[in-house]
Amino acid sequence: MERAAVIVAIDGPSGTGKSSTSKAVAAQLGLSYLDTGAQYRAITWWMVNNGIDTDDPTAIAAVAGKPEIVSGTDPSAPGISVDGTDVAGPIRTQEVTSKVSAVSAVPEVRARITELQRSIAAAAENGIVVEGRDIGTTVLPDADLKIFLTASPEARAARRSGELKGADLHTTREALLKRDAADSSRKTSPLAKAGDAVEVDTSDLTLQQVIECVVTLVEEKQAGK
Ligand SMILES: Nc1ncnc2c1ncn2[C@@H]1O[C@H](COP(=O)(O)OP(=O)(O)OP(=O)(O)O)[C@@H](O)[C@H]1O
Ligand SMILES: Nc1ccn([C@@H]2O[C@H](COP(=O)(O)O)[C@@H](O)[C@H]2O)c(=O)n1
Repeated sequence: MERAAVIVAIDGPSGTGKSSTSKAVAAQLGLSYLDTGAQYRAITWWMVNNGIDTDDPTAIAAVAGKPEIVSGTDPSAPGISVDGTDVAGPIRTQEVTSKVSAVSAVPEVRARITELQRSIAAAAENGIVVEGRDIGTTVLPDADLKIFLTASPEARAARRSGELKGADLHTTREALLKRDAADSSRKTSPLAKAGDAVEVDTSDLTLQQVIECVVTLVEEKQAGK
């Protein structure tokens, strides 16, 4: 039986497991996958690389339309490029991470990236899992299923410092909370749970348990329950 294309929005703060869960769910169900954080990181990388002051919203707004960002949607190898350069590695540096919230708060940047995200979702014939901060509230308010992942700051910091090969837990926790605060308090399209999103607290769940939970929610939606 052919399944209807399903649009799944997965939002939540940093380190709650959005990317790991979204990629695995998309791969398991044969859906496309879009990492919207990577797009904001890519435009931030371009600003830094082109000498734009990332503390100057007017300067950022003036050039927000310039970089050409291309996002891959294969969950096993998503990939991202800016003006033809593969930036999958460079967008994960500490410098980009520390500047991305300021760049992504600029309305002209959000308008540009939101339009790109909607066109990618509309082109996904078999359906798509889109992860970010404002997917359920702003980018795809008519998504078939909205999930909001949460986890305690302690769990998130432990996960991130594991990734960063034993980085100091306290410093990692403070950096996560600072980025969440900036993302939640910006005027345009802040990080927020949509009213009709299902909240999943992942603090005490393994990644596999979270994936199974989300796969079940998607399958129920596809079955029309
Ligand atoms: N339930 C879980 N239990 C343990 N570790 C997890 C769990 N979910 C994710 N992780 C690990 O936590 C780290 C962060 O996960 P991930 O990158 O998926 O989060 P994220 O919400 O996408 O973060 P960000 O928004 O900062 O990109 C990864 O190393 C991942 O393997
Ligand atoms: N829908 C989104 C997604 C991300 N952002 C901004 O990008 C930053 C990086 O996101 P990661 O998921 O790669 O950590 C994030 O801190 C936000 O500033 C966004 O604004 N909207």
